[in-house]
Amino acid sequence: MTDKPILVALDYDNKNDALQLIDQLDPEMCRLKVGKEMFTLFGPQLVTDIHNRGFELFLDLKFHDIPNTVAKAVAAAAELGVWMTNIHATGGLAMMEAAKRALEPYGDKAPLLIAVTVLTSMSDDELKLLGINVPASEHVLRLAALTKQAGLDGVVCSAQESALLKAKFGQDFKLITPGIRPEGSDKGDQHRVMTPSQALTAGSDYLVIGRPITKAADPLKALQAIHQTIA
Ligand SMILES: O=C(O)c1cc(=O)[nH]c(=O)n1[C@@H]1O[C@H](COP(=O)(O)O)[C@@H](O)[C@H]1O
Repeated sequence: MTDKPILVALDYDNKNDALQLIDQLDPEMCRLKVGKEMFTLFGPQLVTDIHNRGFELFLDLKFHDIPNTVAKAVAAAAELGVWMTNIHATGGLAMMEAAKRALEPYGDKAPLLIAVTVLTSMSDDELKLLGINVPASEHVLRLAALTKQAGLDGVVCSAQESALLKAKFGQDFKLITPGIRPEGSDKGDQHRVMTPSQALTAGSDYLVIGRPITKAADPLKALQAIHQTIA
């Protein structure tokens, strides 16, 4: 199992609430994820605040634009010193290659660069509405192959695809899986879900977990309980 597989998704509209949770957490137990809501509200200062507390950070801004724009955005993420960042695989091969090239000057200080395949909130029926008439797993496989070809470090997918992707692309190709729901917890807007232990058994390297922790009456207890199920 990957060292520290849990990535806590900090989806808060209030910085103090987020910092209050962070201050109860141990950087030895988890890494943190900041996404579009918090980065739009609080900007790079939040990244600095989190780094100053000793946590590694996944900056989840899912860039999707022309190659030049995405390359510059990814380099800006690298300047912030984040541990991982992501782009959309549907931006295409040239976009992903440009993003990868933009990180070359950062050497071993470059963040891990990950491509989102099919969002975990999407079902096969929703894909059909986009004109994609294959099961989600097949589309994920296609986009993951393109991601591998572009030389990225791995993909965001659902844990339901982890076994397939690990078998196909090998141990070094990292699988980051949101849509993680401990037994009995509310799915919310997620469709392709798995429990933490099922996800790790299936081959996920990192588990992105938000509401099951952040919306729990006692978030620290919820994180510890999840940790115990995978220890
Ligand atoms: O890139 C992501 O992190 C991501 C990709 C994806 O396909 N699905 C997905 O839910 N996410 C993120 O993972 C987190 C999941 O949060 P919860 O559903 O609250 O556990 C959110 O911050 C999403 O933005």
